[in-house]
Amino acid sequence: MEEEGTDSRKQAKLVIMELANMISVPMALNAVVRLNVADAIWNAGANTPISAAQILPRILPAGDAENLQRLLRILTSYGVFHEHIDAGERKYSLTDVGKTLVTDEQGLSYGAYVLQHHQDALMRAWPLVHEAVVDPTKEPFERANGEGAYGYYLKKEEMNELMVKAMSGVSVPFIKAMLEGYDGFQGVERLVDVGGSGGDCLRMILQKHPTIKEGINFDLPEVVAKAPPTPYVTHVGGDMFKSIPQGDAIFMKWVLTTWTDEEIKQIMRNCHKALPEGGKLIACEPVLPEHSDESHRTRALLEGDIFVMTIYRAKGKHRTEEQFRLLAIDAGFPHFRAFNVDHFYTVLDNNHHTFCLHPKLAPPKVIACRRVIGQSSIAVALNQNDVGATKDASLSHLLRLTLESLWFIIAGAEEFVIRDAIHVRVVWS
Ligand SMILES: C[S@@+](CC[C@H](N)C(=O)[O-])C[C@H]1O[C@@H](n2cnc3c(N)ncnc32)[C@H](O)[C@@H]1O
Repeated sequence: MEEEGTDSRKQAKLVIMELANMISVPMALNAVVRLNVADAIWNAGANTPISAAQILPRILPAGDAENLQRLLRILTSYGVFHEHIDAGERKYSLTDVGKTLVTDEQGLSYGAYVLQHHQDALMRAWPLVHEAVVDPTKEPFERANGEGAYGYYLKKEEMNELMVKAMSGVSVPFIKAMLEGYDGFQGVERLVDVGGSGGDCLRMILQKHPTIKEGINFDLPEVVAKAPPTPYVTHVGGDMFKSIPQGDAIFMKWVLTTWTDEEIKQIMRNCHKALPEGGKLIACEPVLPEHSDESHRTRALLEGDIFVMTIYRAKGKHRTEEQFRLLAIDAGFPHFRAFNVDHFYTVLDNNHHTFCLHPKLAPPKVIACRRVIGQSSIAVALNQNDVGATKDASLSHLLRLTLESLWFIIAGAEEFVIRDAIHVRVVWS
């Protein structure tokens, strides 16, 4: 062991103190959300810096300004507020992070998500995280509360409402960004949103794509019972583990992650049954990077992974793109593409047609093909913006990265059919 007096040893002791006291950060965040501090600063006048003593009367009839300032200082250190020291007085404005807590014209913000994560029932589970290692058959939430999280929420109206509000607060800005960067809804006329909560995602997708004639918002009966009426959307209650309403595409956001591999396969197989030939499953999920670094993205995703393990399923998890690809292939979706339209969620586009080509696109032309060394398969590059999958998904990925054009890998085929009409003869190069 190094001498106590060395710089690296002093630094190490600081870091462990920081980690041991880290709970102060989310709890301070929870406190300022409960106290509506972000709205108070914003509404005081275009984010002009104000002191804790000036914020206090805007949020409470009476209270302790010094303690409020203590919360603002720690959260300044974590990038939620800017601190401005003016003639010895500390004043605070919102950073871009702090602005995510300001309530918008629809009554939404990330505040509900913060509150949802720190409710009593969830907090009771956290001291039991180690139990997920000892025995993963039961998640810490269930050990602490006697039943699984979704069942528990449904029995408590205020938890159910907060969950729906928290989902809307996070999902509405995500869907806005997704609709700018992903256009996989072309040709869809009936879209089913599985685990669609209050129906926000579907409402926004339908607004952007008026060619979708009908939306089905599918969730647990208790959840859809609270969903507001939405034009062209039918709310349907049910259980995705039993069956899923039919559509020519299925959308789901933040649904697969909370379940085990076997449960995901079951959900995906039920999606497969509900889709016609050529139908598509579009899943938006947090996707883990391969490397464990110190970036905000990696941390947000790894923290979410532990949240899922603690609250939903001890073997529910955030997965890598490769893990999702293999689950999709197993469930009958051999064609898998990932689109990074957001820093937290990735759009996973799964298709079970032999090839996923839009009818309006020009017929594909084989521009190259070759035998893949060591594989009983061939690789075919087409002039279309699409990619196929293979049992050896990493190979497909490799080809995708190394070649300008996108490739299909076809196990043992010499001839294949695209959209049932165009036969492309594959020749060995
Ligand atoms: C994390 S939330 C995501 C909500 C919404 N898709 C979003 O991103 O805003 C997961 C959703 O799955 C729903 N859910 C859980 N179990 C379900 C089941 N067995 N069948 C259908 N929906 C279910 C929950 O009620 C909840 O609305």
